[in-house]
Amino acid sequence: MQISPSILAADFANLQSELEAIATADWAHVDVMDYHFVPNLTLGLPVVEALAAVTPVPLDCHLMIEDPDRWAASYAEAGARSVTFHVEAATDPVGTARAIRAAGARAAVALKPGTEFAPYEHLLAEVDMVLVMTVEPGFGGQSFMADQMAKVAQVREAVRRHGGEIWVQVDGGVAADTIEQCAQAGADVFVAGSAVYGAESAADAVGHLRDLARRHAH
Ligand SMILES: O=C(CO)[C@@H](O)[C@H](O)COP(=O)(O)O
Ligand SMILES: [Fe+2]
Repeated sequence: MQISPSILAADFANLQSELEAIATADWAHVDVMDYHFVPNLTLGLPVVEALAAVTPVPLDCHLMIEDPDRWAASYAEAGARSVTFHVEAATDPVGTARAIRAAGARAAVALKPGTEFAPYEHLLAEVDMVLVMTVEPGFGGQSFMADQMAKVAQVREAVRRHGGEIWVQVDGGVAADTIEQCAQAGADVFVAGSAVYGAESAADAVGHLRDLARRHAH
């Protein structure tokens, strides 16, 4: 059960100290948006490289960009330890996952809420994690979509059949009142932005979310 706080909800003027505030987390989730795949713009390679040099926890990069086939491996080279790209944007997901791994990072694929998992099940042979989005990608602070739990369970079951250590991540609206159903459905990596950085103590929020997830492990 791993917690990956999203720095999208952090103070962008103080990212180094915001990363230090979540030093007890398992990952730091970095949302990369390009104004094309999603209607928002955040940060790119130079910032990821700078964060990788100072972060106390490994970077979990979530690419919400067009043409990830071209860019994904560069995020691994920039220092991200996990790189997730959207299947909706990739034309060669197998090649892209292999390039990420060849650059030394874990590779993962993400599915938007409207995207079925079945057509992509074969990708389990190429990835270390599947991200099931529980909001429409683009912004933090949105409402959790409980209807995605069926997909989480479906991915978990496919991973069980496939074998190996493939993680199932959820991202969007994950908080103390929604994390239990995610854990019960089979998720084991939990992204939380507002629930961590909006709390009085980010470290306490990380610990609390981890406890809740552990108690409701699949
Ligand atoms: O990828 C995204 C949004 O597109 C997320 O990583 C959000 O940053 C999560 O924020 P909260 O919903 O937890 O506030
Ligand atoms: Fe994300």
